[in-house]
Amino acid sequence: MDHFNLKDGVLHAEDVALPAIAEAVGTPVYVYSTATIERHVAVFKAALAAVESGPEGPLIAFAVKANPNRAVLATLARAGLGADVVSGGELLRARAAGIPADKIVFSGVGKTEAEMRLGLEQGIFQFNIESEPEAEMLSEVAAATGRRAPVAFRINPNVIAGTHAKISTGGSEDKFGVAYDRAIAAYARAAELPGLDVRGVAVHIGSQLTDLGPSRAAFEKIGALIAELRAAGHRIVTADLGGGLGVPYDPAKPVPPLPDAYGAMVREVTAGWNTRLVFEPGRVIVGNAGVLLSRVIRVKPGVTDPFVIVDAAMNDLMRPSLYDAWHDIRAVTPNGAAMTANIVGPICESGDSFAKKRAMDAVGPGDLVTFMTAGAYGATMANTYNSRALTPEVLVNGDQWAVVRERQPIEALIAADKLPPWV
Ligand SMILES: Cc1ncc(COP(=O)(O)O)c(C=O)c1O
Ligand SMILES: N[C@@H](CCCC[NH3+])C(=O)O
Repeated sequence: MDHFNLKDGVLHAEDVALPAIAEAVGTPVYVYSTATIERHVAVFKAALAAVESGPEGPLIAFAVKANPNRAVLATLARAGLGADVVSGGELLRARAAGIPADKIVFSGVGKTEAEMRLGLEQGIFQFNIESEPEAEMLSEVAAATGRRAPVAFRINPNVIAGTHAKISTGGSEDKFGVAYDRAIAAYARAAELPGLDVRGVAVHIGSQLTDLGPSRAAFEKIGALIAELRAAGHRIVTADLGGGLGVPYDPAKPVPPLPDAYGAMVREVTAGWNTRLVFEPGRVIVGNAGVLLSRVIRVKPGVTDPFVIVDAAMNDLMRPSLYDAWHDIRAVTPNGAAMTANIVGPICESGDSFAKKRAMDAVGPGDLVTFMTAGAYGATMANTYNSRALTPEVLVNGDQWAVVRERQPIEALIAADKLPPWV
Protein backbone atom coordinates (compact mmCIF):
# COMPACT_ATOMS: atom_id res chain seq x y z
CA MET A 1 0.00 0.00 0.00
CA ASP A 2 1.29 3.37 -0.86
CA HIS A 3 -0.17 6.82 -0.44
CA PHE A 4 -0.71 7.71 -4.10
CA ASN A 5 -4.44 7.48 -4.68
CA LEU A 6 -7.24 9.05 -6.66
CA LYS A 7 -9.37 11.51 -4.71
CA ASP A 8 -12.29 13.12 -6.54
CA GLY A 9 -10.81 11.86 -9.78
CA VAL A 10 -7.38 13.44 -9.23
CA LEU A 11 -4.22 11.54 -8.28
CA HIS A 12 -2.90 12.69 -4.91
CA ALA A 13 0.27 12.12 -2.94
CA GLU A 14 -1.21 11.76 0.54
CA ASP A 15 -3.50 14.82 0.77
CA VAL A 16 -1.80 16.87 -1.92
CA ALA A 17 -3.21 16.91 -5.46
CA LEU A 18 -0.39 16.30 -7.92
CA PRO A 19 -1.54 19.05 -10.35
CA ALA A 20 -0.90 21.60 -7.58
CA ILE A 21 2.74 20.51 -7.42
CA ALA A 22 3.06 20.50 -11.21
CA GLU A 23 1.64 24.04 -11.38
CA ALA A 24 3.98 25.36 -8.71
CA VAL A 25 7.22 23.55 -9.55
CA GLY A 26 6.80 22.59 -13.18
CA THR A 27 7.46 19.16 -14.65
CA PRO A 28 9.17 16.76 -14.63
CA VAL A 29 9.38 16.50 -10.85
CA TYR A 30 9.87 13.65 -8.40
CA VAL A 31 7.30 13.51 -5.60
CA TYR A 32 7.87 11.46 -2.44
CA SER A 33 5.43 10.54 0.34
CA THR A 34 6.61 10.79 3.94
CA ALA A 35 3.77 8.53 5.15
CA THR A 36 4.81 5.79 2.74
CA ILE A 37 8.45 6.02 3.76
CA GLU A 38 7.53 5.87 7.43
CA ARG A 39 5.14 3.01 6.84
CA HIS A 40 7.80 0.99 5.02
CA VAL A 41 10.26 1.56 7.87
CA ALA A 42 7.68 0.40 10.38
CA VAL A 43 6.82 -2.69 8.32
CA PHE A 44 10.49 -3.59 7.84
CA LYS A 45 11.25 -3.12 11.55
CA ALA A 46 8.22 -5.20 12.52
CA ALA A 47 9.28 -7.96 10.13
CA LEU A 48 12.61 -8.19 11.94
CA ALA A 49 11.24 -7.81 15.45
CA ALA A 50 11.63 -11.51 16.22
CA VAL A 51 15.09 -12.13 14.78
CA GLU A 52 17.89 -12.95 17.22
CA SER A 53 20.28 -10.03 17.13
CA GLY A 54 21.78 -9.50 20.56
CA PRO A 55 20.76 -6.85 23.08
CA GLU A 56 20.93 -3.93 20.64
CA GLY A 57 18.64 -5.52 18.06
CA PRO A 58 19.30 -5.33 14.33
CA LEU A 59 20.94 -2.31 12.72
CA ILE A 60 18.85 -1.22 9.76
CA ALA A 61 21.20 0.76 7.54
CA PHE A 62 19.32 2.34 4.62
CA ALA A 63 21.17 1.95 1.30
CA VAL A 64 21.72 5.62 0.57
CA LYS A 65 22.29 4.96 -3.13
CA ALA A 66 18.58 4.21 -3.52
CA ASN A 67 17.58 7.75 -2.58
CA PRO A 68 20.17 10.13 -1.17
CA ASN A 69 17.96 13.21 -0.93
CA ARG A 70 18.84 14.84 2.38
CA ALA A 71 15.19 15.34 3.37
CA VAL A 72 14.50 11.66 2.71
CA LEU A 73 17.57 10.66 4.73
CA ALA A 74 16.53 13.00 7.55
CA THR A 75 13.08 11.38 7.56
CA LEU A 76 14.77 7.98 7.87
CA ALA A 77 17.16 9.26 10.55
CA ARG A 78 14.14 10.41 12.58
CA ALA A 79 12.70 6.91 12.20
CA GLY A 80 15.92 5.51 13.70
CA LEU A 81 17.59 4.12 10.60
CA GLY A 82 21.31 4.05 9.96
CA ALA A 83 22.94 4.17 6.54
CA ASP A 84 24.80 1.92 4.15
CA VAL A 85 27.10 4.15 2.09
CA VAL A 86 29.38 3.42 -0.86
CA SER A 87 31.32 6.67 -1.17
CA GLY A 88 32.67 9.53 0.89
CA GLY A 89 29.92 11.65 -0.65
CA GLU A 90 27.19 9.34 0.60
CA LEU A 91 28.85 9.21 4.01
CA LEU A 92 28.86 13.00 4.29
CA ARG A 93 25.27 13.22 3.06
CA ALA A 94 24.12 10.70 5.63
CA ARG A 95 25.91 12.65 8.36
CA ALA A 96 24.47 15.93 7.05
CA ALA A 97 21.01 14.40 7.33
CA GLY A 98 21.56 13.55 10.99
CA ILE A 99 22.38 9.85 10.73
CA PRO A 100 24.81 9.03 13.55
CA ALA A 101 28.21 7.75 12.45
CA ASP A 102 27.89 4.69 14.64
CA LYS A 103 24.94 3.57 12.52
CA ILE A 104 26.86 3.82 9.24
CA VAL A 105 28.23 0.88 7.27
CA PHE A 106 30.68 1.62 4.42
CA SER A 107 30.38 -0.81 1.48
CA GLY A 108 31.92 -0.78 -2.00
CA VAL A 109 34.77 -2.36 -3.94
CA GLY A 110 36.76 0.80 -4.57
CA LYS A 111 37.12 2.76 -1.34
CA THR A 112 40.01 5.19 -1.66
CA GLU A 113 42.48 6.06 1.08
CA ALA A 114 40.74 9.40 1.55
CA GLU A 115 37.37 7.68 1.95
CA MET A 116 38.85 5.22 4.45
CA ARG A 117 40.32 8.12 6.44
CA LEU A 118 36.94 9.86 6.42
CA GLY A 119 35.16 6.77 7.72
CA LEU A 120 37.75 6.34 10.46
CA GLU A 121 37.60 9.99 11.50
CA GLN A 122 33.83 9.88 11.62
CA GLY A 123 33.86 6.70 13.70
CA ILE A 124 31.54 4.61 11.54
CA PHE A 125 30.02 1.33 12.69
CA GLN A 126 31.85 -0.88 10.21
CA PHE A 127 33.71 -1.09 6.93
CA ASN A 128 32.49 -3.90 4.71
CA ILE A 129 35.61 -4.67 2.76
CA GLU A 130 35.57 -6.57 -0.49
CA SER A 131 39.09 -7.82 -1.13
CA GLU A 132 42.40 -8.68 0.49
CA PRO A 133 44.21 -5.70 -1.08
CA GLU A 134 41.52 -3.46 0.40
CA ALA A 135 42.17 -5.02 3.82
CA GLU A 136 45.88 -4.21 3.49
CA MET A 137 45.18 -0.62 2.52
CA LEU A 138 42.61 -0.03 5.26
CA SER A 139 44.96 -1.48 7.85
CA GLU A 140 47.72 0.87 6.76
CA VAL A 141 45.44 3.91 6.76
CA ALA A 142 44.05 3.04 10.20
CA ALA A 143 47.38 2.11 11.76
CA ALA A 144 48.92 5.38 10.55
CA THR A 145 46.58 7.22 12.91
CA GLY A 146 46.76 4.68 15.70
CA ARG A 147 43.29 3.32 14.98
CA ARG A 148 41.83 -0.12 14.36
CA ALA A 149 39.09 -0.18 11.76
CA PRO A 150 36.00 -2.29 12.56
CA VAL A 151 35.72 -4.64 9.61
CA ALA A 152 33.55 -7.29 8.02
CA PHE A 153 34.52 -9.07 4.83
CA ARG A 154 31.82 -9.05 2.21
CA ILE A 155 31.64 -12.60 0.99
CA ASN A 156 30.70 -13.52 -2.54
CA PRO A 157 28.70 -16.72 -1.96
CA ASN A 158 28.44 -17.61 -5.65
CA VAL A 159 24.66 -17.69 -5.54
CA ILE A 160 22.78 -16.50 -8.60
CA ALA A 161 20.16 -14.06 -7.45
CA GLY A 162 17.78 -14.53 -10.34
CA THR A 163 17.36 -10.81 -10.93
CA HIS A 164 18.39 -8.65 -13.90
CA ALA A 165 22.05 -9.38 -14.77
CA LYS A 166 23.01 -5.73 -14.29
CA ILE A 167 21.85 -5.70 -10.67
CA SER A 168 23.01 -9.18 -9.70
CA THR A 169 26.08 -9.12 -7.45
CA GLY A 170 26.60 -12.53 -5.86
CA GLY A 171 27.93 -14.68 -8.72
CA SER A 172 31.58 -15.70 -8.74
CA GLU A 173 32.22 -13.65 -11.90
CA ASP A 174 30.74 -10.48 -10.36
CA LYS A 175 33.20 -7.94 -9.04
CA PHE A 176 31.79 -7.95 -5.53
CA GLY A 177 33.09 -9.55 -2.35
CA VAL A 178 35.75 -12.09 -1.46
CA ALA A 179 35.14 -15.47 -3.07
CA TYR A 180 33.60 -17.88 -0.59
CA ASP A 181 36.47 -20.32 -1.05
CA ARG A 182 39.06 -17.68 -0.24
CA ALA A 183 37.29 -16.44 2.88
CA ILE A 184 39.16 -18.50 5.46
CA ALA A 185 42.54 -17.44 4.08
CA ALA A 186 41.42 -13.80 3.84
CA TYR A 187 40.32 -13.71 7.49
CA ALA A 188 43.53 -15.40 8.61
CA ARG A 189 45.64 -12.78 6.84
CA ALA A 190 43.46 -9.87 7.99
CA ALA A 191 43.66 -11.01 11.61
CA GLU A 192 47.40 -10.33 11.48
CA LEU A 193 47.00 -6.78 10.23
CA PRO A 194 47.57 -4.21 12.98
CA GLY A 195 44.98 -1.67 11.80
CA LEU A 196 41.97 -3.98 11.57
CA ASP A 197 39.46 -5.31 14.06
CA VAL A 198 37.95 -8.07 11.94
CA ARG A 199 34.68 -8.84 13.62
CA GLY A 200 31.99 -9.59 11.02
CA VAL A 201 30.75 -11.08 7.79
CA ALA A 202 28.64 -9.43 5.13
CA VAL A 203 26.76 -10.54 2.04
CA HIS A 204 24.56 -8.92 -0.61
CA ILE A 205 23.62 -10.90 -3.69
CA GLY A 206 21.62 -8.43 -5.73
CA SER A 207 18.69 -6.09 -5.96
CA GLN A 208 14.98 -6.43 -6.82
CA LEU A 209 14.99 -10.03 -5.60
CA THR A 210 11.58 -11.57 -6.13
CA ASP A 211 12.26 -15.00 -4.67
CA LEU A 212 13.63 -15.69 -1.20
CA GLY A 213 15.39 -18.89 -2.29
CA PRO A 214 18.71 -17.37 -3.39
CA SER A 215 18.92 -15.15 -0.29
CA ARG A 216 18.24 -18.14 1.92
CA ALA A 217 20.94 -20.13 0.15
CA ALA A 218 23.42 -17.27 0.54
CA PHE A 219 22.59 -16.77 4.24
CA GLU A 220 22.94 -20.49 4.91
CA LYS A 221 26.43 -20.39 3.41
CA ILE A 222 27.23 -17.39 5.60
CA GLY A 223 26.02 -19.29 8.68
CA ALA A 224 28.33 -22.18 7.83
CA LEU A 225 31.21 -19.76 7.29
CA ILE A 226 30.64 -18.07 10.66
CA ALA A 227 30.96 -21.48 12.34
CA GLU A 228 34.14 -22.21 10.40
CA LEU A 229 35.64 -18.84 11.20
CA ARG A 230 34.91 -19.22 14.88
CA ALA A 231 36.43 -22.68 14.84
CA ALA A 232 39.54 -21.04 13.38
CA GLY A 233 39.62 -18.65 16.32
CA HIS A 234 38.00 -15.53 14.84
CA ARG A 235 35.64 -13.42 16.92
CA ILE A 236 32.58 -12.83 14.72
CA VAL A 237 30.03 -10.51 16.29
CA THR A 238 28.22 -8.93 13.33
CA ALA A 239 26.49 -10.41 10.29
CA ASP A 240 25.36 -8.01 7.58
CA LEU A 241 22.76 -9.56 5.30
CA GLY A 242 22.65 -6.70 2.80
CA GLY A 243 19.51 -5.47 1.04
CA GLY A 244 17.84 -6.59 -2.13
CA LEU A 245 14.22 -7.27 -1.30
CA GLY A 246 12.11 -6.58 -4.37
CA VAL A 247 9.02 -4.41 -4.68
CA PRO A 248 6.02 -4.66 -6.99
CA TYR A 249 6.45 -2.67 -10.22
CA ASP A 250 4.14 -4.41 -12.66
CA PRO A 251 0.67 -5.10 -11.25
CA ALA A 252 0.31 -8.05 -13.63
CA LYS A 253 3.27 -9.85 -12.03
CA PRO A 254 3.18 -11.82 -8.77
CA VAL A 255 3.88 -9.64 -5.74
CA PRO A 256 7.45 -10.22 -4.49
CA PRO A 257 7.83 -11.70 -1.00
CA LEU A 258 6.72 -9.26 1.66
CA PRO A 259 9.05 -8.11 4.46
CA ASP A 260 7.25 -10.45 6.89
CA ALA A 261 8.17 -13.51 4.84
CA TYR A 262 11.73 -12.23 4.50
CA GLY A 263 11.93 -11.66 8.28
CA ALA A 264 10.63 -15.16 8.99
CA MET A 265 13.22 -16.66 6.64
CA VAL A 266 16.01 -14.63 8.25
CA ARG A 267 14.84 -15.62 11.71
CA GLU A 268 14.91 -19.29 10.79
CA VAL A 269 18.29 -19.24 9.03
CA THR A 270 20.11 -17.04 11.57
CA ALA A 271 18.83 -18.74 14.74
CA GLY A 272 21.81 -19.51 16.96
CA TRP A 273 24.27 -17.32 15.04
CA ASN A 274 24.83 -15.18 18.10
CA THR A 275 25.62 -12.06 16.08
CA ARG A 276 24.25 -8.56 15.76
CA LEU A 277 22.45 -8.53 12.43
CA VAL A 278 22.75 -5.64 9.98
CA PHE A 279 20.39 -5.01 7.07
CA GLU A 280 20.87 -2.66 4.12
CA PRO A 281 17.43 -2.20 2.55
CA GLY A 282 17.07 0.45 -0.13
CA ARG A 283 14.32 -0.10 -2.66
CA VAL A 284 11.87 -1.70 -0.25
CA ILE A 285 11.93 1.45 1.91
CA VAL A 286 11.62 4.12 -0.78
CA GLY A 287 10.65 2.48 -4.10
CA ASN A 288 6.92 2.81 -3.75
CA ALA A 289 7.25 6.08 -1.85
CA GLY A 290 7.97 8.11 -4.98
CA VAL A 291 6.61 8.96 -8.42
CA LEU A 292 7.99 10.90 -11.33
CA LEU A 293 5.38 13.44 -12.42
CA SER A 294 5.57 14.47 -16.05
CA ARG A 295 3.48 16.28 -18.65
CA VAL A 296 2.58 15.09 -22.12
CA ILE A 297 4.17 17.42 -24.68
CA ARG A 298 2.43 15.97 -27.69
CA VAL A 299 1.07 12.79 -29.19
CA LYS A 300 2.57 11.73 -32.48
CA PRO A 301 0.89 9.12 -34.66
CA GLY A 302 2.83 5.89 -35.05
CA VAL A 303 2.51 3.15 -37.64
CA THR A 304 0.58 0.98 -35.22
CA ASP A 305 0.50 2.76 -31.85
CA PRO A 306 0.87 6.46 -31.14
CA PHE A 307 3.96 7.92 -29.46
CA VAL A 308 3.09 9.82 -26.31
CA ILE A 309 6.00 12.23 -25.91
CA VAL A 310 6.39 13.36 -22.32
CA ASP A 311 8.68 15.96 -20.78
CA ALA A 312 10.53 13.39 -18.64
CA ALA A 313 13.24 11.39 -20.34
CA MET A 314 15.79 8.63 -19.85
CA ASN A 315 18.12 11.11 -18.14
CA ASP A 316 15.51 11.68 -15.40
CA LEU A 317 14.58 8.01 -14.90
CA MET A 318 17.12 5.62 -16.37
CA ARG A 319 15.66 2.34 -15.22
CA PRO A 320 13.55 1.52 -18.29
CA SER A 321 16.38 2.19 -20.74
CA LEU A 322 19.04 0.52 -18.56
CA TYR A 323 17.17 -2.55 -17.37
CA ASP A 324 14.02 -2.66 -19.49
CA ALA A 325 12.35 -1.94 -16.17
CA TRP A 326 8.59 -1.62 -15.94
CA HIS A 327 7.14 1.46 -14.27
CA ASP A 328 3.40 1.71 -14.11
CA ILE A 329 2.16 4.81 -15.92
CA ARG A 330 -0.99 6.50 -14.74
CA ALA A 331 -2.94 9.54 -15.80
CA VAL A 332 -3.22 12.10 -13.01
CA THR A 333 -6.80 12.92 -14.01
CA PRO A 334 -8.00 9.75 -15.74
CA ASN A 335 -11.11 10.17 -17.89
CA GLY A 336 -12.06 6.52 -17.84
CA ALA A 337 -10.82 5.84 -21.38
CA ALA A 338 -7.88 3.60 -22.20
CA MET A 339 -5.25 3.60 -24.92
CA THR A 340 -2.29 1.57 -26.12
CA ALA A 341 0.76 3.73 -26.71
CA ASN A 342 4.52 4.02 -26.80
CA ILE A 343 5.62 6.39 -24.03
CA VAL A 344 8.83 8.19 -24.90
CA GLY A 345 10.92 11.15 -23.83
CA PRO A 346 12.38 13.94 -25.98
CA ILE A 347 16.00 12.68 -25.94
CA CYS A 348 17.69 11.78 -29.21
CA GLU A 349 18.10 8.08 -28.50
CA SER A 350 15.76 5.31 -29.49
CA GLY A 351 16.41 3.95 -26.01
CA ASP A 352 14.68 6.99 -24.54
CA SER A 353 11.53 4.99 -24.13
CA PHE A 354 9.55 4.30 -20.96
CA ALA A 355 7.16 1.75 -22.39
CA LYS A 356 6.25 0.14 -25.68
CA LYS A 357 2.70 -0.87 -26.61
CA ARG A 358 1.56 -0.05 -23.11
CA ALA A 359 -2.13 -0.39 -22.29
CA MET A 360 -2.81 2.59 -20.05
CA ASP A 361 -5.12 5.45 -19.20
CA ALA A 362 -5.83 7.59 -22.23
CA VAL A 363 -3.89 10.84 -22.17
CA GLY A 364 -3.44 13.75 -24.56
CA PRO A 365 -1.28 16.85 -24.95
CA GLY A 366 -0.95 18.84 -21.73
CA ASP A 367 -2.11 15.99 -19.48
CA LEU A 368 -0.09 14.94 -16.47
CA VAL A 369 1.15 11.38 -16.09
CA THR A 370 3.05 9.66 -13.31
CA PHE A 371 5.69 7.00 -13.49
CA MET A 372 4.99 4.98 -10.38
CA THR A 373 7.48 3.29 -8.03
CA ALA A 374 10.18 5.81 -8.85
CA GLY A 375 11.33 6.57 -5.32
CA ALA A 376 14.34 4.24 -5.54
CA TYR A 377 17.13 4.60 -8.12
CA GLY A 378 15.21 7.43 -9.79
CA ALA A 379 16.43 10.98 -9.16
CA THR A 380 19.72 9.64 -7.84
CA MET A 381 20.63 8.09 -11.21
CA ALA A 382 19.56 11.14 -13.20
CA ASN A 383 22.05 12.95 -15.40
CA THR A 384 22.06 15.97 -17.67
CA TYR A 385 22.28 14.29 -21.06
CA ASN A 386 20.98 16.51 -23.86
CA SER A 387 21.67 19.47 -21.51
CA ARG A 388 18.56 18.72 -19.52
CA ALA A 389 18.86 20.17 -16.03
CA LEU A 390 18.47 17.84 -13.05
CA THR A 391 14.87 17.28 -11.99
CA PRO A 392 13.58 18.78 -8.74
CA GLU A 393 12.28 16.69 -5.87
CA VAL A 394 9.28 17.35 -3.62
CA LEU A 395 8.48 15.73 -0.29
CA VAL A 396 4.83 15.51 0.77
CA ASN A 397 3.74 15.10 4.38
CA GLY A 398 -0.03 14.94 4.87
CA ASP A 399 -1.41 18.12 3.34
CA GLN A 400 1.97 19.84 3.34
CA TRP A 401 4.68 19.69 0.73
CA ALA A 402 8.09 21.19 0.18
CA VAL A 403 10.65 21.34 -2.59
CA VAL A 404 13.53 19.28 -1.19
CA ARG A 405 15.74 19.75 -4.22
CA GLU A 406 15.33 22.68 -6.51
CA ARG A 407 15.31 22.33 -10.24
CA GLN A 408 18.88 22.83 -11.39
CA PRO A 409 19.02 26.14 -13.28
CA ILE A 410 20.24 25.60 -16.82
CA GLU A 411 22.57 28.56 -16.25
CA ALA A 412 24.31 26.58 -13.49
CA LEU A 413 24.78 23.66 -15.85
CA ILE A 414 26.34 25.91 -18.50
CA ALA A 415 28.46 27.84 -16.00
CA ALA A 416 30.00 24.62 -14.69
CA ASP A 417 32.00 24.33 -17.92
CA LYS A 418 35.07 26.55 -17.95
CA LEU A 419 36.67 27.96 -21.07
CA PRO A 420 40.43 27.58 -21.49
CA PRO A 421 42.29 30.76 -22.53
CA TRP A 422 42.70 29.68 -26.16
CA VAL A 423 39.03 29.59 -27.16
C1 LIG B 1 26.00 -3.47 -0.78
C2 LIG B 1 24.59 -3.12 -1.04
N1 LIG B 1 23.73 -3.03 -0.02
C3 LIG B 1 22.45 -2.70 -0.20
C4 LIG B 1 21.93 -2.46 -1.45
C5 LIG B 1 20.50 -2.09 -1.56
O1 LIG B 1 19.77 -2.91 -2.34
P1 LIG B 1 18.22 -2.78 -2.47
O2 LIG B 1 17.89 -1.38 -2.89
O3 LIG B 1 17.90 -3.75 -3.51
O4 LIG B 1 17.62 -3.11 -1.14
C6 LIG B 1 22.76 -2.57 -2.57
C7 LIG B 1 22.24 -2.43 -3.95
O5 LIG B 1 21.96 -3.44 -4.57
C8 LIG B 1 24.13 -2.88 -2.36
O6 LIG B 1 24.96 -2.96 -3.39
N1 LIG C 1 20.10 0.85 -9.91
C1 LIG C 1 19.45 -0.42 -9.80
C2 LIG C 1 19.73 -1.08 -8.49
C3 LIG C 1 21.18 -1.20 -8.26
C4 LIG C 1 21.48 -1.63 -6.91
C5 LIG C 1 22.85 -1.24 -6.55
N2 LIG C 1 23.58 -2.24 -5.82
C6 LIG C 1 17.99 -0.31 -10.07
O1 LIG C 1 17.51 0.72 -10.40
O2 LIG C 1 17.26 -1.23 -10.01
